[in-house]
Amino acid sequence: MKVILIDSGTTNSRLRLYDKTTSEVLDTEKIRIGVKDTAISGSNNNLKAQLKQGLERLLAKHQLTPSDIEYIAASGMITSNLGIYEIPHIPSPAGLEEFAQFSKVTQLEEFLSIPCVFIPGMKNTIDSMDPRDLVACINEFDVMRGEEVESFGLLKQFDVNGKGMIVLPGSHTKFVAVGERKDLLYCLSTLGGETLSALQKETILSDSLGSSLIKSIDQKMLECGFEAAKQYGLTRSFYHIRLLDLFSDLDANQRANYFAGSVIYSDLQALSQSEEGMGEIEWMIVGGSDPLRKAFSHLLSYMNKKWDVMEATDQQVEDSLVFGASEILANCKDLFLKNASKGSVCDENSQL
Ligand SMILES: Nc1ncnc2c1ncn2[C@@H]1O[C@H](COP(=O)(O)OP(=O)(O)OP(=O)(O)O)[C@@H](O)[C@H]1O
Ligand SMILES: O=C(O)C(=O)C[C@@H](O)[C@H](O)CO
Repeated sequence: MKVILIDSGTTNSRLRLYDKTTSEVLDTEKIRIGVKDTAISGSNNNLKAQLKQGLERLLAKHQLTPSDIEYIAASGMITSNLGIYEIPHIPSPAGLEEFAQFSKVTQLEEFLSIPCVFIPGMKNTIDSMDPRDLVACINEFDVMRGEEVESFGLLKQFDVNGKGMIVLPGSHTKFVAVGERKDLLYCLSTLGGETLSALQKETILSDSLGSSLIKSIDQKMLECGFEAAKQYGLTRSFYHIRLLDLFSDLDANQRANYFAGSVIYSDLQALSQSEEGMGEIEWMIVGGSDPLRKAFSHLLSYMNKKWDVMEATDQQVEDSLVFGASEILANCKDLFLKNASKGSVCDENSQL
């Protein structure tokens, strides 16, 4: 039997056709659409239409009909107010059981009426706050949708013990704190990826940065950008990129590395403020998309030589979505039983 996994983020969506019998991803459809489109246009119509078309393409390519798909499992920003089916975040700390317990099953026309399990995101639980002055404690708040699946999928592939941190660069950089029992303690997000992309597209830096930003990692330039942001501040370090274009013989790739280094400095500064609350970090796993994955891995080690930084491979990142969804769905038995009237979604012992 086949299932489809949908991971729909801020900028991109990925639809994976998965064969439960062979535990194989048969095909992946990447669509350049995410909830950023809803945020900018004010409507989710385009997101709905493109996901539906992607689903139809995937089925047609493999000569399948909707009835050949046992169910869809969807995670990410698709469950947000900007997505397709909103479900509330669950509060931290949360483990596999909590994510499973609050997953929702429904059938939507845009998903060809295939039963769909929507996996919730997580929000930080705030220990103490003054409701009259939320601004003063806003830094304690945070949310994620999608990265919980990736985190559980990475945890399945790395043999780690004790408390640690999962670092997931993407449109938003996400730091996910993990407890000794492998539950997710809290998260911390920045607008890192979207900052790189918006400045490259919408400012004078377009002239000094290639449209594809980093083509290959230049560790020295990452470190220079990192140090520049630390010493002169983020916006001045951004202006350096124009100055480097005008006055140095660095190429566009070197300037792009400098640029990413300065944004990553700012992300890691946010992390170092939060890290105190978590006590000793015993390990770090860096996932997310490349080349930011490599850039973060390098700068995390550069910033603190004591950190045990493990960089996931492309395959581990790819597998993390399947493993993560599988781990959560394996805990979803009650949910499936409750929805049995809508058709069996999952048999008793199956993974995914
Ligand atoms: N070659 C590159 N050099 C530097 N930064 C890059 C490069 N490619 C992508 N990025 C940055 O990484 C971020 C995430 O990239 P990508 O397009 O892979 O998103 P994603 O992880 O699929 O996003 P999401 O899941 O949040 O929708 C982008 O916001 C972009 O700014
Ligand atoms: O949960 C939300 O509403 C978010 O905005 C979280 C967002 O940062 C995603 O985690 C990005 O993948």
